[in-house]
Amino acid sequence: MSFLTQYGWNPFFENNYSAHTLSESVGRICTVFGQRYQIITASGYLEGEVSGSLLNSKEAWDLPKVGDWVVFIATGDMGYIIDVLPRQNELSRKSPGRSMEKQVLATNIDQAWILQGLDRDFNLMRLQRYLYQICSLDISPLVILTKCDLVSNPEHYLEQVIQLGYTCPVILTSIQTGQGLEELRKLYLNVGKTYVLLGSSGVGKSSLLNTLMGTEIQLAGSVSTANSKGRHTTTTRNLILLPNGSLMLDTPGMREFGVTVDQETAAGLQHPQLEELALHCHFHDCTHQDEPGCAVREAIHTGELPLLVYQSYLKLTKESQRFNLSADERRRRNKLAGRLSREASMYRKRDKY
Ligand SMILES: Nc1nc2c(ncn2[C@@H]2O[C@H](COP(=O)(O)OP(=O)(O)OP(=O)(O)O)[C@@H](O)[C@H]2O)c(=O)[nH]1
Ligand SMILES: [Zn+2]
Repeated sequence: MSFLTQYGWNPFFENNYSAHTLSESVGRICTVFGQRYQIITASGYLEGEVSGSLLNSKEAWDLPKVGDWVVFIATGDMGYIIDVLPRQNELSRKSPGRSMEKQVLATNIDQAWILQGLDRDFNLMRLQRYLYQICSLDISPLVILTKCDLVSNPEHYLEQVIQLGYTCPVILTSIQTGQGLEELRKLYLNVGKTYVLLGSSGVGKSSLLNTLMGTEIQLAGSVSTANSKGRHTTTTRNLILLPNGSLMLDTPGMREFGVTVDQETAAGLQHPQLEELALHCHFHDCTHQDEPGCAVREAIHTGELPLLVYQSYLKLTKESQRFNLSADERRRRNKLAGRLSREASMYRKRDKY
Protein backbone atom coordinates (compact mmCIF):
# COMPACT_ATOMS: atom_id res chain seq x y z
CA MET A 1 0.00 0.00 0.00
CA SER A 2 1.38 3.41 -0.95
CA PHE A 3 1.98 6.10 1.59
CA LEU A 4 -0.90 8.18 0.26
CA THR A 5 -3.42 5.35 0.44
CA GLN A 6 -2.28 4.58 3.96
CA TYR A 7 -3.30 8.09 4.95
CA GLY A 8 -6.68 7.97 3.27
CA TRP A 9 -5.92 8.97 -0.33
CA ASN A 10 -8.57 7.68 -2.73
CA PRO A 11 -9.89 8.23 -6.28
CA PHE A 12 -11.95 11.21 -5.10
CA PHE A 13 -8.81 13.15 -4.15
CA GLU A 14 -6.85 11.71 -7.08
CA ASN A 15 -9.33 13.23 -9.55
CA ASN A 16 -9.04 16.61 -7.92
CA TYR A 17 -5.27 16.52 -7.76
CA SER A 18 -4.65 15.82 -11.42
CA ALA A 19 -4.94 19.54 -12.21
CA HIS A 20 -1.70 20.21 -10.35
CA THR A 21 1.81 19.91 -11.72
CA LEU A 22 4.44 17.39 -10.76
CA SER A 23 6.68 19.99 -9.10
CA GLU A 24 4.08 20.19 -6.35
CA SER A 25 3.43 17.58 -3.72
CA VAL A 26 0.44 16.50 -1.79
CA GLY A 27 0.07 15.68 1.89
CA ARG A 28 -2.50 15.50 4.64
CA ILE A 29 -2.87 17.94 7.53
CA CYS A 30 -2.23 16.21 10.87
CA THR A 31 -2.12 19.15 13.21
CA VAL A 32 -3.01 22.82 13.12
CA PHE A 33 -1.29 25.08 15.60
CA GLY A 34 -2.16 28.70 14.94
CA GLN A 35 -0.88 29.63 11.49
CA ARG A 36 1.41 26.61 11.38
CA TYR A 37 0.49 23.19 10.11
CA GLN A 38 1.96 19.79 10.31
CA ILE A 39 1.64 17.85 7.07
CA ILE A 40 2.25 14.15 6.64
CA THR A 41 3.95 13.68 3.29
CA ALA A 42 5.55 10.84 1.36
CA SER A 43 8.86 11.72 2.99
CA GLY A 44 7.61 12.14 6.53
CA TYR A 45 6.27 15.01 8.58
CA LEU A 46 6.76 18.52 7.29
CA GLU A 47 5.94 21.85 8.83
CA GLY A 48 3.72 23.94 6.61
CA GLU A 49 2.50 27.46 6.12
CA VAL A 50 -0.30 28.76 3.98
CA SER A 51 0.87 30.81 0.99
CA GLY A 52 -0.20 34.45 0.88
CA SER A 53 -2.35 34.00 -2.20
CA LEU A 54 -4.24 31.09 -0.65
CA LEU A 55 -4.74 33.07 2.54
CA ASN A 56 -6.16 35.99 0.59
CA SER A 57 -8.36 33.98 -1.70
CA LYS A 58 -10.06 31.69 0.82
CA GLU A 59 -12.57 32.14 3.61
CA ALA A 60 -11.50 30.94 7.05
CA TRP A 61 -13.43 27.68 6.73
CA ASP A 62 -11.74 26.85 3.44
CA LEU A 63 -8.22 27.17 4.83
CA PRO A 64 -6.53 23.89 5.82
CA LYS A 65 -8.07 21.94 8.67
CA VAL A 66 -7.07 18.68 10.27
CA GLY A 67 -7.87 15.93 7.78
CA ASP A 68 -7.48 18.06 4.66
CA TRP A 69 -5.39 17.02 1.68
CA VAL A 70 -3.25 19.95 0.63
CA VAL A 71 -0.98 20.76 -2.30
CA PHE A 72 2.34 22.27 -1.26
CA ILE A 73 5.69 23.37 -2.60
CA ALA A 74 8.57 22.17 -0.44
CA THR A 75 11.41 24.60 0.11
CA GLY A 76 14.01 23.36 2.57
CA ASP A 77 12.24 22.07 5.62
CA MET A 78 9.08 24.10 5.01
CA GLY A 79 6.05 23.37 2.90
CA TYR A 80 4.15 26.26 1.33
CA ILE A 81 0.55 25.23 1.04
CA ILE A 82 -0.89 26.53 -2.21
CA ASP A 83 -4.19 24.66 -2.37
CA VAL A 84 -6.65 22.62 -0.36
CA LEU A 85 -8.23 19.75 -2.29
CA PRO A 86 -12.04 19.58 -2.28
CA ARG A 87 -13.38 17.81 0.81
CA GLN A 88 -15.44 14.64 0.90
CA ASN A 89 -17.23 16.05 3.92
CA GLU A 90 -16.56 18.27 6.88
CA LEU A 91 -17.44 18.16 10.55
CA SER A 92 -18.71 21.67 10.89
CA ARG A 93 -21.12 23.94 12.61
CA LYS A 94 -22.85 26.53 10.56
CA SER A 95 -24.32 29.69 11.93
CA PRO A 96 -27.66 30.73 10.55
CA GLY A 97 -27.59 32.73 7.36
CA ARG A 98 -24.11 34.03 8.06
CA SER A 99 -21.79 31.62 6.31
CA MET A 100 -18.96 33.76 7.75
CA GLU A 101 -19.50 31.93 10.97
CA LYS A 102 -19.14 28.41 9.67
CA GLN A 103 -16.62 26.59 11.77
CA VAL A 104 -14.91 23.51 10.38
CA LEU A 105 -13.51 21.19 13.04
CA ALA A 106 -12.16 18.38 10.86
CA THR A 107 -12.54 17.09 7.33
CA ASN A 108 -12.64 13.95 5.17
CA ILE A 109 -14.16 11.56 7.67
CA ASP A 110 -15.20 8.04 6.70
CA GLN A 111 -17.11 7.23 9.85
CA ALA A 112 -18.13 9.06 13.02
CA TRP A 113 -18.30 6.92 16.13
CA ILE A 114 -21.04 8.25 18.36
CA LEU A 115 -20.41 7.16 21.92
CA GLN A 116 -23.00 6.93 24.69
CA GLY A 117 -22.20 5.48 28.07
CA LEU A 118 -24.43 2.96 29.77
CA ASP A 119 -24.07 4.92 32.97
CA ARG A 120 -26.17 8.04 33.30
CA ASP A 121 -25.22 9.20 29.82
CA PHE A 122 -27.65 6.94 27.94
CA ASN A 123 -30.34 9.06 26.29
CA LEU A 124 -32.17 8.09 23.10
CA MET A 125 -33.29 11.61 22.22
CA ARG A 126 -29.71 12.91 22.40
CA LEU A 127 -28.49 9.93 20.44
CA GLN A 128 -30.96 10.69 17.67
CA ARG A 129 -29.79 14.28 17.65
CA TYR A 130 -26.22 13.15 17.04
CA LEU A 131 -27.41 10.78 14.33
CA TYR A 132 -29.38 13.53 12.69
CA GLN A 133 -26.41 15.89 12.76
CA ILE A 134 -23.90 13.39 11.48
CA CYS A 135 -26.14 12.16 8.68
CA SER A 136 -26.89 15.76 7.64
CA LEU A 137 -23.15 16.30 7.28
CA ASP A 138 -22.97 13.30 4.98
CA ILE A 139 -20.86 11.30 7.41
CA SER A 140 -21.64 7.68 8.12
CA PRO A 141 -22.33 6.92 11.82
CA LEU A 142 -21.57 3.99 14.12
CA VAL A 143 -23.17 3.95 17.56
CA ILE A 144 -21.02 2.66 20.42
CA LEU A 145 -22.60 2.03 23.80
CA THR A 146 -19.66 2.23 26.19
CA LYS A 147 -19.15 1.05 29.79
CA CYS A 148 -21.40 -1.96 29.30
CA ASP A 149 -19.67 -3.53 32.33
CA LEU A 150 -21.59 -1.08 34.52
CA VAL A 151 -25.04 -2.52 33.88
CA SER A 152 -26.39 -6.01 34.31
CA ASN A 153 -28.40 -6.07 31.07
CA PRO A 154 -26.49 -4.19 28.34
CA GLU A 155 -28.44 -6.01 25.60
CA HIS A 156 -31.56 -4.25 26.80
CA TYR A 157 -29.95 -0.89 25.90
CA LEU A 158 -28.66 -2.22 22.61
CA GLU A 159 -32.14 -3.39 21.74
CA GLN A 160 -33.62 0.04 22.50
CA VAL A 161 -31.24 1.65 20.00
CA ILE A 162 -31.88 -1.00 17.36
CA GLN A 163 -35.63 -0.55 17.83
CA LEU A 164 -35.33 3.08 16.72
CA GLY A 165 -34.79 1.75 13.22
CA TYR A 166 -31.77 3.74 12.04
CA THR A 167 -29.68 1.82 9.56
CA CYS A 168 -26.34 2.38 11.29
CA PRO A 169 -24.59 -0.39 13.24
CA VAL A 170 -24.67 -0.39 17.05
CA ILE A 171 -22.22 -2.16 19.34
CA LEU A 172 -21.58 -2.58 23.05
CA THR A 173 -18.10 -2.00 24.45
CA SER A 174 -16.22 -2.03 27.73
CA ILE A 175 -12.60 -1.24 28.27
CA GLN A 176 -12.88 -3.07 31.60
CA THR A 177 -13.92 -6.45 30.21
CA GLY A 178 -12.75 -5.91 26.63
CA GLN A 179 -16.21 -6.57 25.25
CA GLY A 180 -16.72 -5.29 21.71
CA LEU A 181 -13.13 -4.17 21.22
CA GLU A 182 -12.15 -7.04 18.95
CA GLU A 183 -15.33 -6.50 16.96
CA LEU A 184 -14.48 -2.81 16.62
CA ARG A 185 -10.97 -3.60 15.41
CA LYS A 186 -11.95 -6.36 13.04
CA LEU A 187 -15.26 -5.14 11.61
CA TYR A 188 -15.20 -1.41 11.80
CA LEU A 189 -11.63 -0.15 11.76
CA ASN A 190 -10.56 -0.35 8.16
CA VAL A 191 -7.10 0.35 6.82
CA GLY A 192 -6.70 3.85 5.37
CA LYS A 193 -10.10 5.02 6.62
CA THR A 194 -10.58 8.03 8.88
CA TYR A 195 -12.66 8.00 12.05
CA VAL A 196 -13.75 10.50 14.70
CA LEU A 197 -15.00 9.90 18.23
CA LEU A 198 -17.95 11.99 19.35
CA GLY A 199 -19.90 12.02 22.59
CA SER A 200 -20.37 13.82 25.89
CA SER A 201 -17.50 14.46 28.22
CA GLY A 202 -16.63 11.40 30.27
CA VAL A 203 -18.26 8.94 27.89
CA GLY A 204 -14.96 7.14 27.38
CA LYS A 205 -13.50 8.61 24.16
CA SER A 206 -9.93 8.87 25.47
CA SER A 207 -10.10 5.46 27.11
CA LEU A 208 -11.25 3.86 23.88
CA LEU A 209 -8.68 5.71 21.79
CA ASN A 210 -5.87 4.77 24.18
CA THR A 211 -6.94 1.15 24.09
CA LEU A 212 -7.01 1.13 20.30
CA MET A 213 -3.69 2.93 20.03
CA GLY A 214 -1.66 1.02 22.56
CA THR A 215 0.97 2.88 24.60
CA GLU A 216 3.64 2.71 21.94
CA ILE A 217 1.64 4.64 19.40
CA GLN A 218 0.32 6.98 22.03
CA LEU A 219 3.84 8.25 22.65
CA ALA A 220 4.37 8.65 18.94
CA GLY A 221 1.24 10.79 18.86
CA SER A 222 3.09 13.61 20.58
CA VAL A 223 5.51 15.76 18.65
CA SER A 224 8.02 18.29 19.77
CA THR A 225 7.93 21.55 17.86
CA ALA A 226 10.13 24.59 18.27
CA ASN A 227 8.25 27.83 18.82
CA SER A 228 9.43 31.26 17.61
CA LYS A 229 11.76 31.63 20.60
CA GLY A 230 13.37 28.30 19.84
CA ARG A 231 11.74 26.70 22.86
CA HIS A 232 10.34 23.24 22.35
CA THR A 233 6.70 22.59 23.09
CA THR A 234 4.84 19.35 22.87
CA THR A 235 1.90 19.24 20.52
CA THR A 236 -0.41 16.32 20.19
CA ARG A 237 -1.05 15.20 16.68
CA ASN A 238 -4.69 15.35 15.78
CA LEU A 239 -4.55 12.75 13.04
CA ILE A 240 -3.32 9.51 14.51
CA LEU A 241 -2.33 6.40 12.63
CA LEU A 242 -3.56 3.39 14.61
CA PRO A 243 -1.54 0.16 14.73
CA ASN A 244 -3.96 -1.56 12.33
CA GLY A 245 -3.49 1.16 9.71
CA SER A 246 -6.65 3.17 10.22
CA LEU A 247 -6.72 6.84 11.15
CA MET A 248 -8.32 8.59 14.08
CA LEU A 249 -9.04 12.31 14.04
CA ASP A 250 -9.19 13.98 17.43
CA THR A 251 -9.15 17.75 17.77
CA PRO A 252 -9.92 19.69 20.93
CA GLY A 253 -12.85 21.49 19.22
CA MET A 254 -14.36 18.20 18.21
CA ARG A 255 -14.70 17.24 21.82
CA GLU A 256 -17.21 20.03 22.16
CA PHE A 257 -18.97 19.10 18.95
CA GLY A 258 -22.25 19.46 20.61
CA VAL A 259 -25.82 18.78 20.14
CA THR A 260 -27.18 21.78 18.30
CA VAL A 261 -29.41 21.87 15.30
CA ASP A 262 -27.72 24.46 13.20
CA GLN A 263 -28.54 23.50 9.66
CA GLU A 264 -29.87 26.19 7.39
CA THR A 265 -32.27 23.81 5.75
CA ALA A 266 -35.29 22.43 7.59
CA ALA A 267 -34.57 19.21 9.43
CA GLY A 268 -34.29 16.39 6.96
CA LEU A 269 -35.73 13.15 8.17
CA GLN A 270 -32.52 11.10 8.30
CA HIS A 271 -34.56 8.03 9.23
CA PRO A 272 -35.21 5.43 6.53
CA GLN A 273 -38.67 4.34 7.70
CA LEU A 274 -39.85 7.89 8.32
CA GLU A 275 -38.66 8.90 4.86
CA GLU A 276 -40.48 5.99 3.29
CA LEU A 277 -43.69 6.74 5.21
CA ALA A 278 -43.56 10.44 4.30
CA LEU A 279 -43.86 9.45 0.64
CA HIS A 280 -47.35 8.15 1.41
CA CYS A 281 -48.72 11.25 3.15
CA HIS A 282 -51.66 12.87 1.41
CA PHE A 283 -49.85 16.22 1.08
CA HIS A 284 -46.40 16.13 -0.47
CA ASP A 285 -45.24 18.90 1.89
CA CYS A 286 -46.85 17.28 4.95
CA THR A 287 -45.23 18.37 8.22
CA HIS A 288 -46.65 15.25 9.92
CA GLN A 289 -48.25 17.33 12.64
CA ASP A 290 -51.93 17.90 12.03
CA GLU A 291 -52.55 17.36 8.32
CA PRO A 292 -55.19 14.81 7.32
CA GLY A 293 -53.97 11.66 5.59
CA CYS A 294 -50.58 11.69 7.31
CA ALA A 295 -48.96 8.28 6.92
CA VAL A 296 -46.35 9.08 9.56
CA ARG A 297 -48.90 9.76 12.32
CA GLU A 298 -50.89 6.74 11.21
CA ALA A 299 -47.77 4.61 11.68
CA ILE A 300 -47.38 5.96 15.22
CA HIS A 301 -50.93 4.88 16.01
CA THR A 302 -50.42 1.41 14.66
CA GLY A 303 -47.10 1.13 16.49
CA GLU A 304 -45.21 0.66 13.24
CA LEU A 305 -43.00 3.71 13.87
CA PRO A 306 -41.47 4.24 17.34
CA LEU A 307 -42.94 7.26 19.10
CA LEU A 308 -39.45 8.37 20.15
CA VAL A 309 -38.39 8.71 16.53
CA TYR A 310 -41.39 10.90 15.83
CA GLN A 311 -40.79 13.01 18.95
CA SER A 312 -37.17 13.51 17.97
CA TYR A 313 -38.21 14.48 14.45
CA LEU A 314 -40.67 17.08 15.79
CA LYS A 315 -38.16 18.50 18.22
CA LEU A 316 -35.37 18.83 15.66
CA THR A 317 -37.70 20.29 13.05
CA LYS A 318 -38.98 22.90 15.49
CA GLU A 319 -35.49 23.86 16.58
CA SER A 320 -34.35 24.09 13.02
CA GLN A 321 -37.29 26.34 12.13
CA ARG A 322 -36.65 28.56 15.15
CA PHE A 323 -33.03 28.75 14.14
CA ASN A 324 -33.88 29.74 10.59
CA LEU A 325 -36.40 32.29 11.81
CA SER A 326 -33.79 33.92 13.99
CA ALA A 327 -31.40 33.83 11.04
CA ASP A 328 -33.90 35.78 8.95
CA GLU A 329 -34.41 38.20 11.83
CA ARG A 330 -30.66 38.69 12.16
CA ARG A 331 -30.32 39.32 8.44
CA ARG A 332 -33.15 41.86 8.63
CA ARG A 333 -31.50 43.65 11.57
CA ASN A 334 -28.11 43.71 9.84
CA LYS A 335 -29.70 45.27 6.78
CA LEU A 336 -31.41 47.88 8.92
CA ALA A 337 -28.20 48.61 10.86
CA GLY A 338 -26.32 49.03 7.56
CA ARG A 339 -28.91 51.46 6.26
CA LEU A 340 -28.94 53.49 9.49
CA SER A 341 -25.17 53.72 9.51
CA ARG A 342 -25.10 54.87 5.86
CA GLU A 343 -27.75 57.48 6.64
CA ALA A 344 -25.84 58.64 9.72
CA SER A 345 -22.63 59.14 7.74
CA MET A 346 -24.56 60.97 5.04
CA TYR A 347 -26.00 63.39 7.62
CA ARG A 348 -22.58 63.79 9.23
CA LYS A 349 -21.07 64.77 5.87
CA ARG A 350 -23.95 67.07 5.00
CA ASP A 351 -24.08 68.83 8.36
CA LYS A 352 -20.31 68.60 8.95
CA TYR A 353 -20.40 67.31 12.54
N1 LIG B 1 -16.47 1.08 33.97
C1 LIG B 1 -15.99 1.65 32.86
N2 LIG B 1 -15.44 2.85 32.93
C2 LIG B 1 -14.98 3.42 31.80
C3 LIG B 1 -15.03 2.75 30.54
N3 LIG B 1 -14.53 3.59 29.59
C4 LIG B 1 -14.13 4.70 30.24
N4 LIG B 1 -14.41 4.61 31.56
C5 LIG B 1 -14.13 5.61 32.61
O1 LIG B 1 -14.89 6.78 32.34
C6 LIG B 1 -14.15 7.94 32.74
C7 LIG B 1 -14.10 8.94 31.60
O2 LIG B 1 -13.42 8.36 30.50
P1 LIG B 1 -12.65 9.21 29.40
O3 LIG B 1 -12.06 8.23 28.44
O4 LIG B 1 -11.73 10.17 30.05
O5 LIG B 1 -13.84 10.02 28.76
P2 LIG B 1 -13.79 11.11 27.58
O6 LIG B 1 -14.97 10.87 26.73
O7 LIG B 1 -12.47 11.06 26.90
O8 LIG B 1 -13.94 12.46 28.37
P3 LIG B 1 -13.54 13.95 27.86
O9 LIG B 1 -12.05 13.95 27.67
O10 LIG B 1 -14.01 14.82 28.98
O11 LIG B 1 -14.30 14.21 26.61
C8 LIG B 1 -12.77 7.46 33.16
O12 LIG B 1 -12.76 7.39 34.57
C9 LIG B 1 -12.68 6.06 32.56
O13 LIG B 1 -11.86 5.19 33.31
C10 LIG B 1 -15.61 1.44 30.51
O14 LIG B 1 -15.72 0.80 29.48
N5 LIG B 1 -16.07 0.96 31.70
ZN1 LIG C 1 -47.31 13.29 7.09
